[in-house]
Amino acid sequence: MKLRDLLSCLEGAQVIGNSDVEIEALHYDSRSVGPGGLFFGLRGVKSDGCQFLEAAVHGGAVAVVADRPCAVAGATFVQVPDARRAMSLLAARFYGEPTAAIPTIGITGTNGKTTTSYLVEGVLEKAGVPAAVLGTISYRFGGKDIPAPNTTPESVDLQRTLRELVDLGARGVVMEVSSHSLEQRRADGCVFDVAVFTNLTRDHLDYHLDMESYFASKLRLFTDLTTPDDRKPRRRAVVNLDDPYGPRIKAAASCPVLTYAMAGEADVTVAEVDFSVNGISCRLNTPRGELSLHSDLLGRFNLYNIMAAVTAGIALEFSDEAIRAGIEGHKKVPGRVERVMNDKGITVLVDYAHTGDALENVLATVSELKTNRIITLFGCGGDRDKGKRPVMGEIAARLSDLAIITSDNPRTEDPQAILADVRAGVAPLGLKEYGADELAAGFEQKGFATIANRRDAIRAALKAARPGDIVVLAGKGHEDYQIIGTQKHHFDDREEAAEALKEL
Ligand SMILES: CC(=O)N[C@H]1[C@@H](OP(=O)(O)OP(=O)(O)OC[C@H]2O[C@@H](n3ccc(=O)[nH]c3=O)[C@H](O)[C@@H]2O)O[C@H](CO)[C@@H](O)[C@@H]1O[C@H](C)C(=O)N[C@@H](C)C(=O)N[C@H](CCC(=O)O)C(=O)O
Ligand SMILES: Nc1ncnc2c1ncn2[C@@H]1O[C@H](COP(=O)(O)OP(=O)(O)OP(=O)(O)O)[C@@H](O)[C@H]1O
Ligand SMILES: N[C@H](CCC[C@H](N)C(=O)O)C(=O)O
Ligand SMILES: [Mg+2]
Repeated sequence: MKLRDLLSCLEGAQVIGNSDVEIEALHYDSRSVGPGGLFFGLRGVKSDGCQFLEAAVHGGAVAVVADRPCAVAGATFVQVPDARRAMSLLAARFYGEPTAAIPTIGITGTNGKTTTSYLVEGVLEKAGVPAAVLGTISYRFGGKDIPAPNTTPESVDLQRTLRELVDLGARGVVMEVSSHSLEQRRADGCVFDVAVFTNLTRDHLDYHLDMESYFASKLRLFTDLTTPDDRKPRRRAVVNLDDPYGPRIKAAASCPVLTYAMAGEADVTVAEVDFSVNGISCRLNTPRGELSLHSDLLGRFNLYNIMAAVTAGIALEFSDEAIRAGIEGHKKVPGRVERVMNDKGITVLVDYAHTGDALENVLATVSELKTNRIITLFGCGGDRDKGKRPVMGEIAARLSDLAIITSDNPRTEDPQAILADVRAGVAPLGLKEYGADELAAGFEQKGFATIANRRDAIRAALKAARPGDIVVLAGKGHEDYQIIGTQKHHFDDREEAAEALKEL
């Protein structure tokens, strides 16, 4: 495609040089540029992409884009108001606007995005709309399952992947839209039909710095990305009004809003609900009347995810039957309250709770189901929000009979320093501290232990368990790796637990 044609979808672009050059591919990393490349110089956290314009031209770039004047020889220079947003819009155009003509649902919020995306996928499928799903677990459609380095990929990768999945037959898109991606305009080229808000609680403050900025990033999905658009005339936002930030999103949204709530007034509310070990049975009030359904998902927080998916289904004007069947028959979400089967009488659950709110929710749910004691193993990721560490420590210790503090993905931080941050939240509870060896003989009194090596910690947790106990392995869920330093090693809580159970 010629640069001139590509740029016609952008406002405010100033071109210095030849705009008839043929663009073969879009790039945001100079190290991967090839002949015919269009390179975007992006300001990053670690470096400034504009430093690499020359390197990009050397690699074959015929044009470069930046949001400030830059000197560059040997290529056309395009100055735009916002390089990241320009990249998103141009990527969408380059790949033929994959989301413009098919139902596209974006889901944001601190917790519940992945789970809700699987539920919405189920609803779309039963409504006759086979959908691609992009998020934390993978980017997938039909038999194609592409590993996901990020929950929401960079715009060029996002639009290329969407094109590939639509070409494979996807007729709808369900995607998680992370706060990082909203801040970095990765999804600005997507044309959403429905934007869903699950909730907002503390996470990622290493990046967003405070809750207001974190909220402002999330809000973009309901303002900048859902302004009136002829291609999506029935555009809707779906908002959880029980969350303190829900009313603010409703007030600011650029499109009509459908709401859901368990506690207060909303378009979708709960008439009756039963939570049990077998899941959730509920009767919901909707603008179209009552809707009854059963789900094998556990816990109150999952009723929120179900309500989000039901409300999205209503926003898309799908039938009650499609909504019910889609939610009842959704694909299993890997690593979300996933059971590790065994013959020892111990309920072993692997879960992705890696925020205070998620951990509190999952442990509250488990407490309602428990027949005996709760053992919780968890850690906190390195190079991520440090403030959540003591909070998670306090929650795990308070809501468990035994909390085992261990490593998550330490990344480039000292694992011992992360453990110390977590312990700072546990110390004020004045609980008994167990050594690893001591635990092998079991434990009687409520307490905690610190075992840095996650494999050893999982073994200690299972050794300490008695029949009837519930062991929650939190934080890594579906992850099949552990990142220590800059190395990614194979590590899967589900496999580790299965091995450890065999050794008992
Ligand atoms: C903090 C963050 O979001 N970082 C993202 C950001 O990287 P960065 O700002 O550090 O980039 P940088 O290294 O400073 O470089 C700036 C620019 O120069 C370019 N460059 C750099 C070096 C060079 O030689 N040549 C060159 O062209 C880089 O490609 C980049 O375009 O831009 C990169 C390119 O888009 C992303 O891959 C990277 O995501 C990293 C891998 C990451 O870990 N992100 C996480 C925190 C993230 O995005 N998480 C969210 C939320 C997860 C959740 O659901 O909770 C997600 O969506 O996954
Ligand atoms: N609606 C919810 N409210 C609070 N906690 C939830 C909710 N849904 C799920 N959780 C908890 O949060 C964990 C992560 O859930 P899920 O993967 O669906 O969220 P996510 O928003 O996609 O997370 P991430 O941002 O890490 O991708 C679950 O394992 C569970 O413990
Ligand atoms: N997408 C989230 C996942 C965190 C998962 C947890 N295992 C960790 O590594 O902190 C993040 O990048 O913050
Ligand atoms: Mg997710």
